[in-house]
Amino acid sequence: MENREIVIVLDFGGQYNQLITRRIRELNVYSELLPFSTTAEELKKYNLKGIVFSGGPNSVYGEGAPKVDPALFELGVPILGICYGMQLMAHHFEAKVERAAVREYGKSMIDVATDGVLFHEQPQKQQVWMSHSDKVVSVPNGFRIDATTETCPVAAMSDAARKLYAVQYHLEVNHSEFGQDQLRRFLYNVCEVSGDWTSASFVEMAIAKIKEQVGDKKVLCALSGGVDSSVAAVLVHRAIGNNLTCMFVDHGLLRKDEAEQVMEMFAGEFQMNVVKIDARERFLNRLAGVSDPERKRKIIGEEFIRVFEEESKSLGHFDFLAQGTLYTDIIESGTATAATIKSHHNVGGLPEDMQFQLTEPLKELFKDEVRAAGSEMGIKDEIVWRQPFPGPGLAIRIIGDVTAEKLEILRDADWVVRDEIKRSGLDREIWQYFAVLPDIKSVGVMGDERTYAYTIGIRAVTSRDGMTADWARIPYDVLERLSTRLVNEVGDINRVVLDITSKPPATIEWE
Ligand SMILES: Nc1ncnc2c1ncn2[C@@H]1O[C@H](COP(=O)(O)OP(=O)(O)OP(=O)(O)O)[C@@H](O)[C@H]1O
Ligand SMILES: O=c1[nH]c(=O)c2[nH+]cn([C@@H]3O[C@H](COP(=O)(O)O)[C@@H](O)[C@H]3O)c2[nH]1
Ligand SMILES: NC(=O)CC[C@H](N)C(=O)O
Ligand SMILES: [Mg+2]
Repeated sequence: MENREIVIVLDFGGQYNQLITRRIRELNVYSELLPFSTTAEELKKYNLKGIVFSGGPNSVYGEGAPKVDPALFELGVPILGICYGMQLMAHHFEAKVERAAVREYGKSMIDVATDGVLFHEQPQKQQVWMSHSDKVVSVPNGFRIDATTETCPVAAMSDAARKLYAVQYHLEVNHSEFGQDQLRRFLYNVCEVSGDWTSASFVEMAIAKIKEQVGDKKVLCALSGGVDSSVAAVLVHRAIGNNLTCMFVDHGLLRKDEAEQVMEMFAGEFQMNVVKIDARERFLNRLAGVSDPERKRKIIGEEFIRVFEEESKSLGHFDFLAQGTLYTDIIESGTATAATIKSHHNVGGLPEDMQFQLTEPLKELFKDEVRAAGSEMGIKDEIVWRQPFPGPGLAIRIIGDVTAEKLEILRDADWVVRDEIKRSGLDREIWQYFAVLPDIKSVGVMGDERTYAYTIGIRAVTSRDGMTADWARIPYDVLERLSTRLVNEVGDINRVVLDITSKPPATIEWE
């Protein structure tokens, strides 16, 4: 599969860059994001079918504005410039780019030349999503104008002979009505891809890669019973069979009955080699008195690895640790260009002196792509469509320090939220739904007595991949039942609140 077709997206720091790669993959072409400084030489190892220049916050005429290796234009590979990418292309070929008198943010209407390669059979007037304050004033030699807006003389341009295409707007976002069709035309009509990227080819490629990486060595898989590690475990199992041992850690931060259910499913039903480790005491001891979210995450990340190291000794020698790490976990933990939002326990939380080498077959994927791969391998819906549950578990849903008492309250509350959402038939519609225990006590009155008890927050979001999310519009009658049940069925609760923030600005988890 090393011959797999690829379209590289070069990263100029725009907000939608990962979205471009996944839109390309949705069109059955493999795509990865690389730094803008990647050279033509470095791209030679790929079966490169096309390059996309992403958007970005800089102005091409500004000092220190990011530029590409000029040799990229000599590769003869089609290039698509988006926003900053278009301005960069224009600037490279010595056309004028300047600050626009009228900026365009949000919805805009373009007028397209329908004989343009990207615009065939589309309406002449289309809605697109703009986000720019610079504009290309005139096109470089050899280019033609493919679209304009009232204030933007060049909203799209191309040089078909050199296979260079560019759009000022963001064709990757849903608000650009025909954006996906334009991308499809770029891939299939200009780059002439065959479309060899499917869930089936991913599975095949991932298995081949694991075989190549680990050979006949033994792999320990960190299995949580969640979507990602289940899919990862099945992939590794297909690659190396009995050289795989799965380890499930009960760190005391799990949901009600979770440990029993996971063991029943994987050891019982799937007949996989799974060991359960009871590490409740050691995690709780290490978390005692810790209230800073990043500290909690780092402690948990480290403790997971220590448990794997110590507990695997009696099972043989393991060179590799398999984890269900996703692209989202990596980007949020921070990279050279992206800020650290939170250290996911399995990425930013790993100790530096870890003994294992990692094998992470899903690390370039988003959640919905992992689900598709899982279904492709015949993993049942019950697992593939489970709601995500973070590795640090209930610890990052308790604001402030974690105690056995708070864990018990939150575990009961979480169970009520899950049960009620399921009974209401909303469990597939809502991406993630859970209870949070903020460090707040307030006054109430119950049975004519004054109470001073905890507040429970309900967090429920819709999302496709966890990168962005909206708060779920749970019907009032369901909320009413939730509120009543939480107060009646969970001890030490006298108040229930609903979190109505999207991501961004909030994140899904509270810590
Ligand atoms: N209790 C656990 N025991 C062993 N490994 C775990 C545990 N919790 C998390 N991990 C490891 O950390 C990785 C990241 O956790 P994460 O919650 O993102 O994924 P997941 O649990 O597999 O899937 P989901 O996102 O659906 O919950 C997992 O894929 C798994 O490898
Ligand atoms: O395995 C994990 N380890 C972590 O440290 C972690 N932090 C957040 N999450 C999950 O990631 C998704 C995005 O969450 P946030 O919006 O809170 O960053 C949501 O689905 C979260 O539940 C984690 N998963
Ligand atoms: N979104 C972008 O790529 C913006 C490009 C450039 N900074 C502009 O304002 O026009
Ligand atoms: Mg999980």
